[in-house]
Amino acid sequence: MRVAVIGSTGYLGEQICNVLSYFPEFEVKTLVANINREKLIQQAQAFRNPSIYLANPEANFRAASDLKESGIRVLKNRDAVKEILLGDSIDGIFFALSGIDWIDLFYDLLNTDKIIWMATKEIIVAGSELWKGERDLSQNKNIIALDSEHNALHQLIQGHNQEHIAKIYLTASGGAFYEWQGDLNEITPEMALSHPNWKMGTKITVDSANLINKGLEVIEANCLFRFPYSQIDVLIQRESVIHALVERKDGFITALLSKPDMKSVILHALKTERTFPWEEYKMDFTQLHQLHFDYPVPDRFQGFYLAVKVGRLGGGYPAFFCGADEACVQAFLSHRIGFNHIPILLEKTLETTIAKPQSVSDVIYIYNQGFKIAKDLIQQRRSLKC
Ligand SMILES: NC(=O)C1=CN([C@@H]2O[C@H](COP(=O)(O)OP(=O)(O)OC[C@H]3O[C@@H](n4cnc5c(N)ncnc54)[C@H](OP(=O)(O)O)[C@@H]3O)[C@@H](O)[C@H]2O)C=CC1
Ligand SMILES: CC(=O)[C@@H](O)[C@H](O)COP(=O)(O)O
Ligand SMILES: [Mn+2]
Repeated sequence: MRVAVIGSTGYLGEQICNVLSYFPEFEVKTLVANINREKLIQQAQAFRNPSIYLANPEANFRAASDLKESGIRVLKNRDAVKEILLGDSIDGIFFALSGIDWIDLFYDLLNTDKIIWMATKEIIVAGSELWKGERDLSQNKNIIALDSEHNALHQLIQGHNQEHIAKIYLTASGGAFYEWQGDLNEITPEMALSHPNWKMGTKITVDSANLINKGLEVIEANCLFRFPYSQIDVLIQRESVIHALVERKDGFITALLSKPDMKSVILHALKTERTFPWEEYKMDFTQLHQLHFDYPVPDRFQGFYLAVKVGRLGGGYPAFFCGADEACVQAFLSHRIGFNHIPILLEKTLETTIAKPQSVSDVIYIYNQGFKIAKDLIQQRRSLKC
């Protein structure tokens, strides 16, 4: 199978490349990143010279001059990337970038029978109104969820009659501050970036720390599977050993357990016939003395409830929220706002009236609108010194 990886240089993208490197039946033909030219070139050299592209124009230009006569083709622009990824030489695409860039490609791919390995929840969430309106993603057999909880849910739901399911549960680690007793205002980016169980990029790690990641995942579950919000619940599972649970109407509950490591999720998602004896993924039950559960606590995690509210509102709200959240996380990471300001600012941005998107370009417009309104509010806060 000939594949492309978008976001190959990120935490998840690197793990995807690592797993793929063990399976010669997967031929990596194209790698796409944003700005990390050196890592992308290294990856291309390790994979027998796939074509590459960097979304940052200067980085792409420099890669092209670095790689003259190297055998590695640097694609000139987005159209060239789209032409290759939508054309006959690629059978499957991994979406492992952060943000909603390439949402147009995702939309076009839904009309093909290529496999879409989907980790980029921002794309699913921001465009949820379009996907829900025009097609049922759960019926779209070519999407394989890479988000760990959704991949687990997919495994648990298979073979079940949906009529017999009472509830599905996504689990949440609770993030870095579940037991934090101090003032949320004291939380620094460095503290927020230390996730208890998973190694991930900065945006998703901050979203995990305030549970906004889980709110986005509720919207993602509503979009990927045919469950209404009333049937989707969230449980804190501190160890991230249980990834999802399915509760049947007869009271039985099935759960999916594995060590918190995305490589096993990626391996499963490849659906290859070959097994791989990776001893490191074996669960050692003697080390697993206790599993801790809880429900998200409203006053600590307003961001989570705000995200779920946005999902229920639908229309342009999820796209707007994703854009506003991106701006808030950027501002927090660059010490311009406190950790506790993120949900407060997000709530304020949602006072805006937001149109319902009719197309992918509407979704991008609304996402940018959310980003800008949040950015302006952050700026106003600074000039008012409050
Ligand atoms: N990490 C994980 O375990 C999990 C991640 N996810 C989701 O997967 C996505 C990636 O997460 P993660 O790997 O942690 O994030 P990282 O920040 O580590 O990586 C982001 C990747 O996206 C690339 N990128 C950014 N903008 C663009 C663009 N415009 N075009 C192409 N590539 C771009 C970056 O390139 P560059 O390096 O050049 O900047 C980098 O390769 C997110 O949506 C996240 O929510 C979901 C479940 C688990
Ligand atoms: C690995 C993965 O799927 C992440 O989305 C993870 O869920 C983040 O951890 P939290 O449970 O803390 O949000
Ligand atoms: Mn997840």
